Amino acid sequence: MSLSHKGQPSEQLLCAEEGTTYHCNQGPIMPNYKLTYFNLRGRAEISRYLFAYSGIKYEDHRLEGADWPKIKPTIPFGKVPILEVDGVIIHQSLAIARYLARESGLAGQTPVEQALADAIVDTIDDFMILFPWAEKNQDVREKAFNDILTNKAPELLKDLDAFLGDNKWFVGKSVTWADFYWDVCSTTLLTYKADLADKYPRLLALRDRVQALPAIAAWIQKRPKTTI
Ligand SMILES: N[C@@H](CCC(=O)N[C@@H](CS)C(=O)NCC(=O)O)C(=O)O
Repeated sequence: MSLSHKGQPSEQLLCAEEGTTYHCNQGPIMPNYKLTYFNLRGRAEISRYLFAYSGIKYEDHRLEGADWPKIKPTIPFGKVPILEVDGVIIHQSLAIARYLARESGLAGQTPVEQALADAIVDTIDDFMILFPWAEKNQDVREKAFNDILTNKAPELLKDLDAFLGDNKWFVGKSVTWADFYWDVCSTTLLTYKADLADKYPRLLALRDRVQALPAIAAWIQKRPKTTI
C-alpha cells in the first residue's frame, strides 16, 4: 500500500481542505525531498527504508568520495547524510529518519510508543557508534571490530531479544522505524560476523519480517550493492 501524508492511505484523502493544496485523491502535495549521502547503506539506509515503505518520492543523491573535500565545506555541520526538504537542510541521520517516520506513520502510534521506538533506535545506535568506522589502520580496525562483536554485542542482543519477547514488532502492534533500524544495522553487523545473532532466533525472525514487507523487499532487490 502506498501511504501518503502521515501514513494515511492516499485514497482516504479527499480533494479539498482549506489552506492546503491537494491533488485529487492523492493527499497534499509532497515536499521535494533530496537525500544526500555516500554510495553506502550506512547512516542513510534507515531513511531510504522509510522512503521505500511510504512510497514517498525522493532523490537518492550519492556522492563520489573524491568530490567530498570540495562538498564538505558547503554542507552545514560538514557531515552527511542530509535531507533537503523543499531546500531546507536537515542534518543528523536519526533526526532525518525520525522526521520521515512521523511523516509516514512509522514513529509509533502513541507518545509512549514513539518514545519506546526512539529508545530502541538510540540503543542500537549507541552500539553502532562504538565501531571505529573511519580507522585507516587495518590491524587496529580489525582488532576493535572483533572485540566489539565478540565481547560487547552479546549484551545488546540479549537485551533486544528480551525487549522484543514473543511480539511481532519491537513496539506496539505494527512495524515502526525501530524494526527498520534493527534490520539495517544488523545487516551490516552480520557482514562482519555471520553467526552474530544465531542464539537469538526471534531477532533473526524480526529481520525476516522486515525484509518480507513488499516495499522493503523491492528496495533491497533494487538498491545499489555496497559493502556497508
Ligand atoms: N551523528 C551523525 C554522524 C554523521 C557522520 O559522521 N557522517 C559521516 C559519514 S557516516 C561523514 O559525513 N563523514 C565525512 C566527514 O566527517 O568528513 C549522523 O548520524 O548523521
